[in-house]
Amino acid sequence: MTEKTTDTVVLGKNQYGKAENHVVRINRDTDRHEIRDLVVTSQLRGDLEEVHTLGDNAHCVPTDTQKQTVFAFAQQYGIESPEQFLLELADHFTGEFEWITGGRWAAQEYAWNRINDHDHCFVQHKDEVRTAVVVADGEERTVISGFKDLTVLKSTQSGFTGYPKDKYTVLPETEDRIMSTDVATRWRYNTTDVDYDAVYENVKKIILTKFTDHYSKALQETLYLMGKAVIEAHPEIDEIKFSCPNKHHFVYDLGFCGLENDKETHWAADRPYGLIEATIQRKGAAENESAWMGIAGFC
Ligand SMILES: O=c1[nH]c(=O)c2[nH]c(=O)[nH]c2[nH]1
Repeated sequence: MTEKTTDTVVLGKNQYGKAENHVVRINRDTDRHEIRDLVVTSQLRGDLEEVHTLGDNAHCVPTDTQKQTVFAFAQQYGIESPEQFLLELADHFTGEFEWITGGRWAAQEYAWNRINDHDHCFVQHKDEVRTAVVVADGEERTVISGFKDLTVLKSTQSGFTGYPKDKYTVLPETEDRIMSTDVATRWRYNTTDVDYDAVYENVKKIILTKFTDHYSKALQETLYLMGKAVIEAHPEIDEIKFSCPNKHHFVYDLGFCGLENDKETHWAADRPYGLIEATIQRKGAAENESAWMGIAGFC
């Protein structure tokens, strides 16, 4: 039999659940169907000490039950938004099992567009993948929304100059280069009273518009301007993070065959790439580091 306490170890942080439940919910209330396509991960936290230290599963809500609940909730309540769906799961598990005091629910959403405005035929929208995380701790709920893989490029109005040079520096300064990145971003709300779909669309619009509206001195500056614009436009958002590759495009030297190349033909080098990460916060707003735990790839 497993010993509960030992002289050598204690059980630290833990959570558990079912990862990546892929649920596609069709709303068939009218002939014009609606589709929501989510990959949902559910993880529970709470008094799980004896599950680990004694092998006593009395508190171990099976991961299979968590999966079943995800599908049952999709059917019973529909999916209004990823965030709303995750909040419902958080309330359910913390309400149903008194020793479950919190948890983490995460989703990726794959969007579908109508084909020629068709009522029930769709084509997958590949622009970006939407993300959502709900962290529950007692009564507290923290919602972090975002997206990844939104690839953008500007073919001019970007440069990189004024950087320090040492004996290893070979990069030439430029005031006219391609700038391209795959935007990955996550933003933290300071409330759950949010129209998540509407804010999502607006944040994406602000980020895309900011990408276009200035001469960029570095990807760092552009990310900062994007984040600042989002925080200024959305009082319900306290913090936004970016993790963005600088997808280098090098003007290809075609001198070998006597061709001029005035920044027309580029080598899109896929690696290595610059990796630029930044957090932009509302001045004076409370931090919430624990809500970000488990969100990989952001600083
Ligand atoms: O926008 C940029 N930021 C950098 O930090 C950097 N470093 C580099 O080599 N090129 C660039 N471009």
